[in-house]
Amino acid sequence: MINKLIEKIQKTHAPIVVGLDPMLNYVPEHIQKRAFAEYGETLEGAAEAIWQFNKEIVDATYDLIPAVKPQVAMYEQFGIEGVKAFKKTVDYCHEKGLVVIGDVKRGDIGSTSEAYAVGHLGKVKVGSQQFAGFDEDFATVNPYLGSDGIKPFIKVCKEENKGLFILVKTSNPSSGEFQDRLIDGRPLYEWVGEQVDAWGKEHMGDSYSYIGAVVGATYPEQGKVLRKLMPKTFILVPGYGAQGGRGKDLVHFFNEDGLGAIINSSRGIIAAYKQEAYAQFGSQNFAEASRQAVKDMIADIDGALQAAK
Ligand SMILES: O=c1ccn([C@@H]2O[C@H](COP(=O)(O)O)[C@@H](O)[C@H]2O)c(=O)[nH]1
Repeated sequence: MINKLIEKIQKTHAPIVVGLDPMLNYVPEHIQKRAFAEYGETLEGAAEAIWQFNKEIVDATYDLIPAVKPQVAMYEQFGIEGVKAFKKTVDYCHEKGLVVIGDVKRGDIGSTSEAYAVGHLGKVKVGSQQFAGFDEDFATVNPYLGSDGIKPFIKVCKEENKGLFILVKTSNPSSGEFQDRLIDGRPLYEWVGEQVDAWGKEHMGDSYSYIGAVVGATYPEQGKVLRKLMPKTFILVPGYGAQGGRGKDLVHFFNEDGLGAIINSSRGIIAAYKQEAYAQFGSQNFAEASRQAVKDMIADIDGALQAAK
């Protein structure tokens, strides 16, 4: 799957991921009204609204991008109906040829991680049958429980040609509280990065490993260090746009081959029509605003990479 992701990045010239994080207040009123008319102001109505919202955004952007990253929390808040909308979104993105990164941030004791891995990336056995549950291509994983929590995911990735992005240095303001703590003189995120690199070397695609890392765009200096520490690791970089990251912050997340990083923006793309810069589109044309925001993000990152050459 890492090979497919790289091929798609090269084909689209867009090292970006659209984050499908649909809060109900991002969904334009006309879509909410239609869904509520059919299902009432219910969890089912909300789930229908976010699904219709996602579908229009995917239809308007899929030809420009290699991948999407649905954030499962945004769906789980609507209970079972929301989870069904998550699955519908994953399947629809696959129909459109997109690589799907499930931002699920799982990780537990070994036996529980195994079930998470099977549910999100693998196939579950039911009698003589086998079924893929959510069937994302990549999942994000929390390494805090150590290798017991990660190895079951790696096993399923190997069997199913899937991939992981393991949290190394997250984009949020308080990420340093634990991740920057020094152990034998080096920050914890470096120890985690080194381990991700070691797992990765044993699980290579053609040029990069299918065991990737998450490093926030909001920490460019740390990104530079981690890039060197994990040369064959693909880095998923959240924090662009709404969290303040810009193209100029991202240059050192890439390798000299122009690859090695994929940048996520969620609110900056899906709720673009609410921003002053895209106000001319209006809420009826929200998906067109998202398309323009994708083009602008690609140009910003490309401009920064060209300027750094
Ligand atoms: O370090 C991390 C890890 C994951 N995320 C997730 O990425 C998106 C960011 O959304 P924006 O609207 O572009 O800020 C969201 O799903 C987070 O859960 C992250 O931000 N930082």
